Amino acid sequence: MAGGRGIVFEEISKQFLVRGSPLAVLDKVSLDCPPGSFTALIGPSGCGKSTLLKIALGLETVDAGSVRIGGEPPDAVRQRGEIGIAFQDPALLPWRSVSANVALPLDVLGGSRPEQRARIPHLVSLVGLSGFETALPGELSGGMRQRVAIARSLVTAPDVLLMDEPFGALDLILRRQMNVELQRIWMEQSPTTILVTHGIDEAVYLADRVVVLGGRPGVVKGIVDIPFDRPRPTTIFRDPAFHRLTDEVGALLGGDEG
Ligand SMILES: Nc1ncnc2c1ncn2[C@@H]1O[C@H](COP(=O)(O)OP(=O)(O)OP(=O)(O)O)[C@@H](O)[C@H]1O
Repeated sequence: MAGGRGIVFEEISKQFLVRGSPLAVLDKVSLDCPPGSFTALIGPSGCGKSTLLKIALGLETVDAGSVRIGGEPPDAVRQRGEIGIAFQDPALLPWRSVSANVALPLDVLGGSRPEQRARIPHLVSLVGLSGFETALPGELSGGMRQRVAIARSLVTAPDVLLMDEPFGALDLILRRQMNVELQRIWMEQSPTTILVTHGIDEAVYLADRVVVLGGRPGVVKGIVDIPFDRPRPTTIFRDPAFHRLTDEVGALLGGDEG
């Protein structure tokens, strides 16, 4: 199951053509995400974080370099439903119940195995939504909708989980609750995870290491290893060792992020 495949970015360079002029977005970005690891990607707006994630999904081409997931091109892995995806906009279908939204990737892929469908009640409970299986998205709060999106991203039991600011639209209290829940869910499934975030606390709390991207075009400015055992208690947010690490990430960001 999960945790079996790593993600390797090798010297990725990417530019876009913006109104006829080239815009260099990533410059020789290399990153090795070992199987079952949790990487947080942080950096100022526009440094190419989302672009790197789209490249890992096979949704964006590269000008130079390569990305491999367990040695394969990402397209093939994505098309088999082996990458879980959660973005800032939960993008639920309003006419489908919670359970039916969680099941969506299985319906899209077709030919899903019965044991995958059998996991849906467990996933709904894992994200704390037991009792809401038949509720429609319009009847849920923003945090609950985001939890449905997280459950949906896990329904294929993916080896790889790619998340782009999944809690960006939530207030700080809810966001912290979601961080705790994500840690619990991640510990159960341990997919190789990349989380794009603007939150230094969130990055240090959740990840094995925080990769700081910066510059235009974006390059890896530095990597901060996070040595804490899991599960990490929420009291860690007040721990001096935690603050030393957030300061280290902040210094690499050069005061660009908060
Ligand atoms: N399809 C596209 N066509 C042209 N330019 C693009 C395209 N996608 C992204 N860009 C540009 O590439 C740069 C990097 O964008 P990207 O979304 O990867 O940044 P980001 O680090 O994720 O930013 P943010 O933190 O604000 O989400 C930006 O200048 C953006 O305008």
